[in-house]
Amino acid sequence: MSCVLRCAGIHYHYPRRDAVLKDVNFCLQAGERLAIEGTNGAGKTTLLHILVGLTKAKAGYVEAFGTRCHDESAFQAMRFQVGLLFQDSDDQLFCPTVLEDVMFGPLNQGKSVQAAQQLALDALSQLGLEGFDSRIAYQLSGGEKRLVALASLLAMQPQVLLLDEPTNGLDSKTRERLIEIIRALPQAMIIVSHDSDFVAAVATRSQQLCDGRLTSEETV
Ligand SMILES: Nc1ncnc2c1ncn2[C@@H]1O[C@H](COP(=O)(O)OP(=O)(O)OP(=O)(O)O)[C@@H](O)[C@H]1O
Repeated sequence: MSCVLRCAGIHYHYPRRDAVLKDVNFCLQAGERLAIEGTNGAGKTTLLHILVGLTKAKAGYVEAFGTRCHDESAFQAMRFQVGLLFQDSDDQLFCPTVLEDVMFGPLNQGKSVQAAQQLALDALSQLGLEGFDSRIAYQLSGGEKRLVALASLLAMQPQVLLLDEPTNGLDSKTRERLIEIIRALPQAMIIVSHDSDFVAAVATRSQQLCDGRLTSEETV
């Protein structure tokens, strides 16, 4: 079985806290959309941060595209191909304008200004955000920030998407559009969401994070 993203034996506890992740194992295959569900505080966001190296597991390992991410430089390289949508969009958007925010990733990948701008405009257009490029990022509504944050990931054309509560703050029409967009995307993805109808509409399989472990697989 070939995994685009895999983790094995992941264990984590915050300082002076009981373990939140005890033995997490999974394999995400190309084209899959895996939903990870669980109660508040189950450790879903913590797991996503471990998968991209923002938090270092106490034990276990992460493998991306068959390569073990053993240090920060390996995680830095994988983050060009594995894009994380943060639970809070304000953690993702830090440039003055929307265009600068969405261009930041492609520029960081070494694209020319012209190419980065085109990728950014294409990603904004894909999400129905034409005309948002010169908007001031911090003045956007919560739902608009959510979509701009997603555009900033898509502009990098990653192979894997990790989406932490992607429907937060979206109105029903925008949420429906997001469902269509996600279903049409070719990337493998992990979706963390409490929106069960959204999960049912987009996920190809689902697992529960419970007591620090992922339950056995269940197809949506
Ligand atoms: N920096 C931190 N220091 C200490 N404890 C933390 C820290 N960050 C998170 N936690 C705790 O770790 C647990 C897991 O948090 P996490 O955000 O991963 O849960 P979650 O499953 O994403 O929750 P939710 O569904 O509410 O977003 C929670 O009990 C949380 O309070």
